Amino acid sequence: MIKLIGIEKSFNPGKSNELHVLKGISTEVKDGELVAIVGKSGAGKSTLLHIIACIDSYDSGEYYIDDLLIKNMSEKKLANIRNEKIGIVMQDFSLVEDFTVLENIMIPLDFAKNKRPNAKELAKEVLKQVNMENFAKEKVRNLSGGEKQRIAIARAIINNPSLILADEPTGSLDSANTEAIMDLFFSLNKQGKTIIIVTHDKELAEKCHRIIEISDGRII
Ligand SMILES: Nc1ncnc2c1ncn2[C@@H]1O[C@H](COP(=O)(O)OP(=O)(O)OP(=O)(O)O)[C@@H](O)[C@H]1O
Repeated sequence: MIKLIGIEKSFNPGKSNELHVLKGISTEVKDGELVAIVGKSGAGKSTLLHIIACIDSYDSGEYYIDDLLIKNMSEKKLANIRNEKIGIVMQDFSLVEDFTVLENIMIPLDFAKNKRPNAKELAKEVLKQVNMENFAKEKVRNLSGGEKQRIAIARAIINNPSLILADEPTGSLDSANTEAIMDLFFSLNKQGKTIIIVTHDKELAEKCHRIIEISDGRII
């Protein structure tokens, strides 16, 4: 479960261009929930997701993952938490274009504390889950957007995280690919993963269990 209590975040604090982006965000997401975060451009959705992902810090409030307070932690500790508990999928895929599909998927395994002897087998297994088993040796740069997003999802789940976070994962995809990627998220959710998706797509948000709407840094 994740729990946010009164989360505040400003960029450029104390400067003339200070921007108070999150103004007291409090919510809980239970294990196994599928939640959409929606709101206008600039509302603070990505900022909130980055805090949940332990990529960005917050100024005040409290953020817990499974009763662990994520506050004032070293970058090393945060990296470990990300690696063990969280899978992240971005709109622009964030893949290494010159690496093969298999090499991309195996990147998180290199950072994992417990090295797996069967890394390649595991990567192939995960590729199967996203219906991309025939693309293992292909360079990522040769793939379509929909295929790249499948690979990004495969990379996000290879360490078997309980929490999957996605920032506009279908933002650059056509409607057929959007549906396929969403089906993949629904199936991961049915397997028990907690999933939080930032999206502009109303139709997609309505298929989630719950919608959190952010407006001007607050949940409405
Ligand atoms: N690193 C940063 N430094 C300064 N300002 C930032 C930074 N990151 C985001 N902002 C600003 O904070 C505000 C909220 O940004 P955020 O990306 O969270 O919005 P969003 O709701 O995700 O918008 P969008 O839907 O357009 O992606 C915006 O005005 C943005 O310009």
